[in-house]
Amino acid sequence: MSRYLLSLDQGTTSSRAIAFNIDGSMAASSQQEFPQHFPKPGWVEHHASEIWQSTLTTAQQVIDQLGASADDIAAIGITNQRETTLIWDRATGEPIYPAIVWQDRRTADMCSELKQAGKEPWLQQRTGLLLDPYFSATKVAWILDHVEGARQRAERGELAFGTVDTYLLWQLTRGAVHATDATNASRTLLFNIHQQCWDDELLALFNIPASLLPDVRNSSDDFGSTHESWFGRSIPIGSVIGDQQSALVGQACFETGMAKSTYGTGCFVMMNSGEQALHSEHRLLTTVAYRLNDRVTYALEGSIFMAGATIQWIRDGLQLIAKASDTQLLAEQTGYDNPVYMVPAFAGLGAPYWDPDARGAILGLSRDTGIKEIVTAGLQAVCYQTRDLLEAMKADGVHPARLRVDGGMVVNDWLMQFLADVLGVEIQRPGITETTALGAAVLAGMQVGIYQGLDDISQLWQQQRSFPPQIEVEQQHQLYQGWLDAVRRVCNSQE
Ligand SMILES: Nc1ncnc2c1ncn2[C@@H]1O[C@H](COP(=O)(O)OP(=O)(O)O)[C@@H](O)[C@H]1O
Ligand SMILES: O=P(O)(O)OC[C@H](O)CO
Repeated sequence: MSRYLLSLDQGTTSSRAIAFNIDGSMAASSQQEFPQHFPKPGWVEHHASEIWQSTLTTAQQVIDQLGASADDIAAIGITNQRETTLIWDRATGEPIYPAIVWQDRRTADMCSELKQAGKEPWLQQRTGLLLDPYFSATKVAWILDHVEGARQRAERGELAFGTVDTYLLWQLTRGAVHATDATNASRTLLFNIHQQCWDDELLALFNIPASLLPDVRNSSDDFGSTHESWFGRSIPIGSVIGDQQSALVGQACFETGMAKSTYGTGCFVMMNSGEQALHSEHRLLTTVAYRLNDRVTYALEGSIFMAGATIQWIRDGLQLIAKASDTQLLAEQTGYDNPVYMVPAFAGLGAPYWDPDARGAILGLSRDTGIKEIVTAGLQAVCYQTRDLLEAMKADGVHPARLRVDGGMVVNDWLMQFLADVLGVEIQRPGITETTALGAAVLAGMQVGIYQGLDDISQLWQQQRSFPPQIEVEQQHQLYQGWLDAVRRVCNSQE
């Protein structure tokens, strides 16, 4: 009998494969970083072969570590960095251009022109997204316009488009399956989230031929099987889901109002809004949380570009600390009354400001300022930005009562307590913080009948520690006002 579920978690900087036992505990894992390519300022590319090879290698290593064979894997789930765009030749599987990564800003002018033409409200209404280079549509258009002959080949039906999940499915099945799920489709700017289909008028706006597009399935569905050449035997692929949505599932946020926040390189807050696609008036994104048995659950999402990346910059750029975990002791020594504020707008500010031209700043420096105040300000900035997102949610009429957290930063207890205090909501840290990988694994398990439904998955979630808010509202207000003042000074176009 098959004992494991294998999750392939293809992220922005590394590929991870994690095998889970049926009770949701981790059985084995393997991770491999791969190169980032920056051919021009503001451009970020990945090589498809490096995405694929790191995924395949880590999957094979996990199966080896378990001393298992393909027969022991009940199903595979795929979860992935979203929006990153690939186009390949259907006959050979060869990409016609490197993957354009979600962080890539090369299509900023195209987005500004469409914005000036007044297209954003219309696009937001259909897709839940905003006009930003972050999403796939303008990246697809760019490839078709810049790779010689690409548009003609696309029109002849010779090319296929996919986000990373779709490309991995194509590779794993050796071209037998060209599909994605509704969560990944909902990040392209081409998918109507209300009607759950590719939208002809959006395709026309971006001048993208429909022949490029993958079939859109449920997040837990039949995605074919791996070709037997990869793991010795074929293994069913039972789920595909974008990584932030997968973390929402891994955190068992299945009820309306439940929310998770992932603190890795960036930070992504996502709140389940049930069957209602909430329209945000405050520049949050409306997105598909998951689609099961053709029933859609929606979410509201806000993203912060620099979370752990700020700590990396403090460590590698400023060289103020030797390792990320040093931040905790320094913050304990500084305490909450830190006059220094850091606004880590290195690449502009994300939600709810969406100011691509804002640049970073450290404010409130005096002769007394030392390393510990600057480091603490870096940690605090992550929490203040989370508060910005929760404020935007509140202004949209919803507010989570508590937040489930995951990602590499959440091991920092000081950070978690400060987060609870600045937000005024309880922070819940689960036993398994690899919730992104877990989400895809359990959805694959549902597809092959290991779990009967979401209730079974909820049972797997366990709290490791809770951080209730402990400071007075007045102090909370004071701290946050200092942040808002700092942001005002770096923003060019605040609402
Ligand atoms: N103890 C810590 N305190 C603060 N930040 C930390 C700590 N440990 C790791 N980090 C940060 O967490 C990030 C790694 O988280 P991870 O979830 O692995 O990121 P990703 O999946 O985006 O690569 C790094 O940016 C690192 O700076
Ligand atoms: O790969 P991550 O974890 O940085 O996540 C990337 C997001 O999916 C981008 O939207």
